[in-house]
Amino acid sequence: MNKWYQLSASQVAKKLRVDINHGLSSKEIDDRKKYYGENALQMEQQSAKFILFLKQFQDFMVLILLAATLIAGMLGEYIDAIAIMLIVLLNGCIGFFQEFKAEKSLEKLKSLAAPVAHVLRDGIWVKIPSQDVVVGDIVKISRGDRIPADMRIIQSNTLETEESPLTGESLPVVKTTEKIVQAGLEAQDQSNMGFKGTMVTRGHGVGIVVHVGMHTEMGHIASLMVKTKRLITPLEQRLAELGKILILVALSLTILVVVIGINQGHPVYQMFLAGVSLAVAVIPEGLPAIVTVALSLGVQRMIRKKAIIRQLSAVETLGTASVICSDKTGTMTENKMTVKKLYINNQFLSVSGDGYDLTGHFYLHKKKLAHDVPNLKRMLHYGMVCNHASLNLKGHSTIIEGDPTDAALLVVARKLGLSESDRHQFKLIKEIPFDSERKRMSVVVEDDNGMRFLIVKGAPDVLLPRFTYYLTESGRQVLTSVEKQKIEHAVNDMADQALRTLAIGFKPLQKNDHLNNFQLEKDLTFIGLYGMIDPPRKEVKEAILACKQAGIKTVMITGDHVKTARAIAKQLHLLPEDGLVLEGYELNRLSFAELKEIIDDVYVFARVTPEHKLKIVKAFQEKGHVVAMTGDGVNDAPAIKASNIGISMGISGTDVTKEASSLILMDDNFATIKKAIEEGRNIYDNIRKFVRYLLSSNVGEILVMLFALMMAMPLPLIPVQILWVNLVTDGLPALALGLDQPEDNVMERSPRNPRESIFARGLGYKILSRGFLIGIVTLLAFIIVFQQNNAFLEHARTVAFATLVMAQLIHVFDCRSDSSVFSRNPFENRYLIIAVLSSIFLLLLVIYWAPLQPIFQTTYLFFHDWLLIIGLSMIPTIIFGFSKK
Ligand SMILES: Nc1ncnc2c1ncn2[C@@H]1O[C@H](COP(=O)(O)OP(=O)(O)OP(=O)(O)O)[C@@H](O)[C@H]1O
Ligand SMILES: [Ca+2]
Repeated sequence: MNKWYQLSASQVAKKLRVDINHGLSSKEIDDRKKYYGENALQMEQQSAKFILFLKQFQDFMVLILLAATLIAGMLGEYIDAIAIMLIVLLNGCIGFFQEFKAEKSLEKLKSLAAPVAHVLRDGIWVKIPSQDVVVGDIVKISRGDRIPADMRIIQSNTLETEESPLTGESLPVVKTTEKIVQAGLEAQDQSNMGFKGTMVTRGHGVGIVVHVGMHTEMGHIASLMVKTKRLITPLEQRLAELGKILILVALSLTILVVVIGINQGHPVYQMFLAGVSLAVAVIPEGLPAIVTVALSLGVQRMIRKKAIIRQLSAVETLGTASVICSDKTGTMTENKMTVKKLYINNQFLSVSGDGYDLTGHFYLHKKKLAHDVPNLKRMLHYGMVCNHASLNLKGHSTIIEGDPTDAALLVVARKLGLSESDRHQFKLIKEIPFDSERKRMSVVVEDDNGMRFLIVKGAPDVLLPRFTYYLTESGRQVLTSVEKQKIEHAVNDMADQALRTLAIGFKPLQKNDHLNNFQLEKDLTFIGLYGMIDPPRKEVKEAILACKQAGIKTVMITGDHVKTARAIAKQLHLLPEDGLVLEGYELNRLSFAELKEIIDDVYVFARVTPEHKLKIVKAFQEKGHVVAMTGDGVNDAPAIKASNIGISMGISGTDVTKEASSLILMDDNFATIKKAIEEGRNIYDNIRKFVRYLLSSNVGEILVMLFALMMAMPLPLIPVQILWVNLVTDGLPALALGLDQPEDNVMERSPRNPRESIFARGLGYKILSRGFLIGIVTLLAFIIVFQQNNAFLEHARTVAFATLVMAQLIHVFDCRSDSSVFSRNPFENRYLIIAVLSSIFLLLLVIYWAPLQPIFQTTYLFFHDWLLIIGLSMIPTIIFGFSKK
């Protein structure tokens, strides 16, 4: 049997029952998927729910508790043992529920960030998740793509791939379409095959999928690969370190309490259990889980705002961003190009019509053209031929496929009456594709008489030195420097009007001329200029202003002409009066030190190539900035990687830039960056909120026990009560704080210092001072009741227990803001209301439900008890709630 590479394209198509020009029909997809399997590499085993549940119990703190249960059981203290087991179990359930939710949302994230494939189905090119590609699919691949499945290449336009994931060889491999006779070739020698997971480094092409998923070459080695684990974010790491310190504190405190207690004649077993409970009180065991939940739910909110986080750590970094370097075209503008002006025969023509609408007219000096202008038809015709886009009519609107700049040229040609058949009048011999370094595109074509010629279009300032002739109404002339200046003037004129400019030219070739790139694109004949508008996106101006208020500078980086860039920057209010605009060639001249010197004053970088971006990122970073950087092309990947927050484009971005990025904009829109930053700041704020809540509660619990012991009083809370507060009633409000709405001023503060500790800006003081008061009021409640009713210790404990819980539940509202408790509407966060009500319910359950009373040693409380409880528990928030400190 022949291998796929030994068959011709049509043999492969026949064998796989697919029409090369029509693709598969959507009806057969499901069957094929069933038959050949999913196009996914099964490297990861989903962790089973049961394992996730068990994982909740491997925690250090939980192990201590289980040990305590065991000891209690052995000593015959069954009630204690049962109570602790109950609490541990409940805590495990809450933890499981949280983590399960977090994992679910992270999974969803993964599927959203998954690469897409460009396939022909039912005769139409569509984008589908790579995972849904099936055997027989006709797939288009181009520069920057990861190839979605193993395929037999049937069309290659200077197609080259880099197959190092497969072969370890990083030199590009040229891909051809002819069948190979030789048998037994290894993957790296099958030059007419494209392999899943390898990257297209040049050109574009089409292939027929022959293997998917685990049956691909990559699938064979995937089974050897290790599972990729989620990286711990820096914040989670710092919290883990904090946790270790707290364990030490817990152990010392426990020993202290136990020693004091035994000294004062408390029973050893009771002191042992009190020590364990206090240790649990000190360790904020809920914290890591809640951080994960807050991060993952925040990430979900971002998805709703069209921002996909690829690395969880970006959530944190987003809040620290101080500079956003953004592309212009497509990110700040709509990337909906319409040719509005033409420059031809030393004259400007204007063109009517909006967007990609195919109707429009040509005007000379405001008068509609009655007859053809010399060279116009030729120019627009060539613009169609040297072009890589296509137009599809859908009802009354035109859908474009490919580069919008190219599409605009097709549209303007249609307005002159040129048709699709005119476009294919010539035979395509060779194409040198457009890229951001070359800033031009060329094709070599042959007409019916066998005459060959070259058509070039690209950035005018790049092409101008390559023009030696130009077309006038009376034919071809030598382009003198005076004439060159006229063209330059015309370019500046259009660019000042925020038009994007493109020059077009040609060159006749001899049949035996070498088609070497370097030789080809010179001694060209200039035909004319296109000027097209690309309107700024509506939301962008406002987003730039909002960023500015948030202390974040927006910088435009574009491959476009400096004047066009400046004009758009002005429209967007991005460029202040004294702001600088730098061009690519100036960047080349400046040393790194010189660039650093001025970079804080630069707002626009124009005519840059992707290599410049890296220099720009580094310069900003050395100035102490945290840089967010966007990019869409393959060569943007290094700069994206080097930036603190790499941002790629969901629609126009290549797979390679997406892989390098930590944030994907689903809508390619600059305004989405602003929303992501806002959300990033909010998530960090929320983490601070529940850190404050949990730790201040813990401080209160320890202090009440410590003070009572030092005053030689009975313990105000019994161990299971402390455990209950810690593991059950604290958890829900903390979680709800993780879901809190942003404060009004999130985008009015300057970016947070990335090195700042989580306790910065007064949080540490707040935790201690509030915790202290919570401890004091709890102790007071205990003392007051105990004095009145000396004989009934359990009653005093129950009042203290209720006061502790209520003081925390009131304080939780104060945790929502760094300023006064009244700065926010307490009912805004409905999760918090639900959480507080649930915690109150759990408290009442323990107090009033008879079966639980012996376990928690609680007694019924009366109206006057509640008056005392409520009064005392409001004190901490009344004293501190008004102040900012
Ligand atoms: N399809 C194309 N064919 C030929 N030349 C093009 C094409 N697209 C753009 N150009 C020219 O190349 C220049 C640079 O384009 P490039 O795509 O690198 O940057 P950009 O899209 O203008 O800006 P940004 O970097 O903000 O996305 C354009 O100003 C235009 O003159
Ligand atoms: Ca705790």
